[in-house]
Amino acid sequence: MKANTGVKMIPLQGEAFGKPMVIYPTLLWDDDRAVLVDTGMPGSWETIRQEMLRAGIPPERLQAIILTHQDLDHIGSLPEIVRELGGQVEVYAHELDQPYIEGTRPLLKTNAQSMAPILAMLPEKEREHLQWLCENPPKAMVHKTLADTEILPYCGGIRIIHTPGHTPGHISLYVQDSKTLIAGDAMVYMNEALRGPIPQTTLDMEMAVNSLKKFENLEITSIICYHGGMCQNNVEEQLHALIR
Ligand SMILES: O=c1ccn([C@@H]2O[C@H](COP(=O)(O)O)[C@@H](O)[C@H]2O)c(=O)[nH]1
Repeated sequence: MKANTGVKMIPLQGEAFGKPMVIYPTLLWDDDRAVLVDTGMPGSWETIRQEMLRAGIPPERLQAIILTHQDLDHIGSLPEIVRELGGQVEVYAHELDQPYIEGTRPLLKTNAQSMAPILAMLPEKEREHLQWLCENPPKAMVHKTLADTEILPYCGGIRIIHTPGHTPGHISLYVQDSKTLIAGDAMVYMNEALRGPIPQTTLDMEMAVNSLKKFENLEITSIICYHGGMCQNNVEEQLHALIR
C-alpha cells in the first residue's frame, strides 16, 4: 500500500546578519515518519515544533534531519533539536560539509574573519551576539553522510543531488512522490522569479551555476528555495532558462 506523504514549508521570520530574513526549512512525512530539511537559525526549534503540531505531525515522529549544507541559518537549531529528541533522530549531510557541522573545522562563512564587514556595521548588542555565534557555532554529530544519486527511503523516496558551489557539500533533494525539488541555496525565489545562486554568499559561483545542470532531466512541479519559498509558476521553463 502506498504511504500518505506530505510536504510543508515552515516559514521562519527573524533578523539575521543585520537584516530581516524569512527562511524556509521543509517538513516531509509519510504514514509513520517525519523528516526535517534544515533547522533555521539558533532558537528556531520551538516555532518548528509548533508548526509540526499545526500540521498534525507530532514532533516525536521526527526521525531524520537532512542538512542541505553547513551555513548558520541551516544548522542553527540542530543542537537544540538533537538535545530534545535525542537518539530518535538521525542527522544526514554530505561528507564535504560534515566536519564543519560537527565543529572539527570552523564554519566556512560564519567565522569572525569572514563576518568582519557585517559585524562592523551591526549595533553593539547584535554585534556581540553574532560574534558569540562565530566563536561558539552550533554543532552536532552527523550520523550518516549522503552521496550524489543516493535515494533515502523516507516519504516515498528522497533523491540526493550533490550541488556544490554555495558550499562544497551543498546538496539539493528531489522528493519523488510530489516531484518537489528542495533546492536549499542552489537557487533563490524573488518577486515570483526563480534565480540562480547569490554571488554574495556563494563560495564558488562557477561551480554553483554548473551544479544547476543536475536538475535538467528531473520532472518537477514545485521548487522550494530556502530563501524565497515555493515556486510553482512555469517551473521547468524558469529552471531551463537558468541552466547554461
Ligand atoms: O549578508 C550576508 C548574509 C549571510 N552571510 C553569510 O553567508 C551564509 C549564508 O547565507 P545565506 O543567506 O543563507 O545564503 C550565512 O550563514 C552567513 O555566514 C554573509 O556573509 N553575508
